[in-house]
Amino acid sequence: MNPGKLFVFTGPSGTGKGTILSQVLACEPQLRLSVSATTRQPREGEVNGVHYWFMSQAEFENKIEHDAFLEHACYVGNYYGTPEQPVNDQLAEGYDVILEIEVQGAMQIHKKRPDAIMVFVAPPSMEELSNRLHGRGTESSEKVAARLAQAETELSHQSQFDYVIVNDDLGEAIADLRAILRAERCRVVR
Ligand SMILES: Nc1nc2c(ncn2[C@@H]2O[C@H](COP(=O)(O)OP(=O)(O)O)[C@@H](O)[C@H]2O)c(=O)[nH]1
Ligand SMILES: Nc1ncnc2c1ncn2[C@@H]1O[C@H](COP(=O)(O)OP(=O)(O)O)[C@@H](O)[C@H]1O
Repeated sequence: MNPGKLFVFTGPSGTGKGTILSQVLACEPQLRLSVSATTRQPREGEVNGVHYWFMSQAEFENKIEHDAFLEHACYVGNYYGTPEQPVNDQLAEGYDVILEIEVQGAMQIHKKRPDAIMVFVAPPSMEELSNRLHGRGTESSEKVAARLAQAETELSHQSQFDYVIVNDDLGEAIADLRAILRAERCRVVR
């Protein structure tokens, strides 16, 4: 059996990564989402082991010491990281795996796994990004401001990615990601 392909899906907080992915995952049975670990507090409705593995800072740092993460980063005051073993297991089983992560982690993957396919999701404008983050209502105004500041830095990295999807019309963005998956599955490895 051929191993699956590794996809990295990055973009500023509030740009629509989760919204796009939930719809794409529902119609792509060969694609698996990696469940990240984080030290941030769970939001209402978030389930441990489904949305994230929620853990304390001490637990997270212990896992860093034991080299349990494929990548990890500090983002707006919290740790986020990709547990390595489940990703390797699913790839070996032939599934494609997608990591929904921020830019610092994406760059670590690019170095460590140069064959990973790098996809960046950009908002149509900073104004629309701000509207989406405020509209989602999951963070305080202060935290939204910190995420928007981080977004400026993240947007400056988009030229380092293989693909950029502008999430203006949601249906188009979903079709774009599915087209990328489809094309990459047909790519000839030389
Ligand atoms: N480096 C890294 N970033 C992650 C990981 N999991 C999630 N993130 C990113 O961390 C940022 C904050 O995530 P979160 O607090 O859930 O906010 P949201 O993505 O805007 O809903 C987002 O850009 C996520 O894509 C991970 O395992 N590693
Ligand atoms: N194309 C779109 N047009 C308008 N609103 C969108 C679009 N895509 C996502 N949203 C909304 O923007 C907010 C942030 O989306 P989300 O998927 O949580 O972003 P991310 O996972 O990148 O942080 C959500 O309220 C979502 O419903």
